[in-house]
Amino acid sequence: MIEFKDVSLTYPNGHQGLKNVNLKIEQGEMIVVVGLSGAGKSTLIRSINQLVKPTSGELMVDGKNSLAFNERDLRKMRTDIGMIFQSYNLVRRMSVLRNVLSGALGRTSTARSIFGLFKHEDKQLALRSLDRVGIAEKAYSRADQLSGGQQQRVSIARALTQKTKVFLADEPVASLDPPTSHIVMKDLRKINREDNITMIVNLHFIDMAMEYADRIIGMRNGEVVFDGPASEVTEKTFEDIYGRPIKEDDKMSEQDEETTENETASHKEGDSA
Ligand SMILES: Nc1ncnc2c1ncn2[C@@H]1O[C@H](COP(=O)(O)OP(=O)(O)OP(=O)(O)O)[C@@H](O)[C@H]1O
Repeated sequence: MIEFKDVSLTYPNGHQGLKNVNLKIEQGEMIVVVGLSGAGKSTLIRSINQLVKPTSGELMVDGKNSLAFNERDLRKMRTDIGMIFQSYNLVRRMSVLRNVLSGALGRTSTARSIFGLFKHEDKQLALRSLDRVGIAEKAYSRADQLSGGQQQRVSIARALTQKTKVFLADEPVASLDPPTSHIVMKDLRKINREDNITMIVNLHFIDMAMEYADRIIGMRNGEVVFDGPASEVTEKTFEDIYGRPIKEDDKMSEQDEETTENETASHKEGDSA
């Protein structure tokens, strides 16, 4: 279980990224965090594995205050938390399989990892993970030869190979077109259901949030301003969270097909550059 107890985070420039956040997150929950740009969604997600460190309060992970962890405890905690980023964070020149296997580094000795000598069971797990996200046939391709959606699925397979209890996904579909975004979100939800992995996902689009979340956390100016079951959320809830009326841009289904196709095309060009 993860619990925020009165957690605040002030950035070095004095900006308050989180203000007195109180949250309890049970193992296996599927949570989507929403809010306008700058509301503090990334700060909230990243504070869980201390990519950014809260400056006050307690952040309990399995009953221990992670803010008091030393480097060793922190490293151990991070092996239980998989990160999925908007930009995939793959090693582009390496094979897909090698990227996925990097999820097993936390339990591989330095000597073995230098020579890429991963255990047979880890290789099997990596291949199985690629199969679960539907891209087993890409195992031996170079990562940068894959489309954006495929690269994101490699990063999900990497987190699966890490054998984590929690996935933190920071805008995982922000660079993807609508159909590909749905494939990625369906993969995350399937893994959540099948493996009881806690998913905490930042999303921009309110229709995606309502479709895939069990619980929605709404943020504004560093504060949690809504926390409840997705089944109870309406457009009015989002208007309250955002503090303004809902616009077309807030829904993925309303996105201009032409724009998203162009974005995908330029994204692919960027990938192969
Ligand atoms: N390293 C930093 N130093 C100072 N301020 C920061 C830093 N990182 C983020 N902030 C500020 O903290 C606030 C919350 O940022 P955060 O990235 O968490 O928002 P967000 O809701 O994820 O936004 P977006 O949807 O645009 O990614 C913003 O006002 C941002 O400018």
